[in-house]
Amino acid sequence: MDGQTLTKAPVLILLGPPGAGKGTQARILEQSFGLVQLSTGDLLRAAVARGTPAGQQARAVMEAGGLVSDDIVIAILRDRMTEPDCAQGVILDGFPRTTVQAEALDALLAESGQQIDAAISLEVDDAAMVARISGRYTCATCGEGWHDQFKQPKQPGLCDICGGTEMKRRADDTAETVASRLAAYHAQTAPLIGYYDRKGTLSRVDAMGAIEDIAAGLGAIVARAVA
Ligand SMILES: Nc1ncnc2c1ncn2[C@@H]1O[C@H](COP(=O)(O)OP(=O)(O)O)[C@@H](O)[C@H]1O
Repeated sequence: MDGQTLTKAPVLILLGPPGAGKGTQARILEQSFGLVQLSTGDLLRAAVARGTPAGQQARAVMEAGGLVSDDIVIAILRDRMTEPDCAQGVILDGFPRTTVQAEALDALLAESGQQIDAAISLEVDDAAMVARISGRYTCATCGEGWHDQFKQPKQPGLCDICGGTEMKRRADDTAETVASRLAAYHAQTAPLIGYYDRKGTLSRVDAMGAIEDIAAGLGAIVARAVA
């Protein structure tokens, strides 16, 4: 944590289509506010890699760019949220993605007298998302995100953050799969913007600019939400 003081453990949600920068921004908020980033995409990829029953069911759906069933994702999220580190506050990246998941999250938080502090919608143009996604990769060691065009390490193939030399690209970051993922977003996840707007917890951020500018906008919203 670098200087921000929290008065309570916040629960924040990042909404936005694939490629909007939810993971990048969640990692920045994690650092600045001492929050724990919970990415259901990362949790599912870990389940796939371990070959758990949930991972085996999720694998084909993820490769096709569809949404994994609510039951599986809610169970995975619930397990992760009960781990002790989450008591310091969480930033949800990629969850909820359906109204059923949003309602399950409300119920889960209500069990411990909590509620969502802010749902932040990263607003972007779909057309730009394909270019963003097809150029992105991460450091296999520390998970830092990089991009062929927008965010290159100082030396190609060498992570500035941890010195790692193995970079990886996601199996579902292909042009065909991105189209399915964007369609799933508009059909099933975009309605959540209205869901949180009606609850009075929604903020919108223009997420087409530079990573640092978007981070500054988000940081201001988070600081207000948790004050
Ligand atoms: N909350 C969720 N509900 C259903 N499926 C999910 C959820 N989170 C992640 N997934 C699955 O994992 C894939 C990757 O998700 P994620 O890492 O969040 O990437 P992106 O936001 O770029 O699509 C999704 O396309 C979907 O198949």
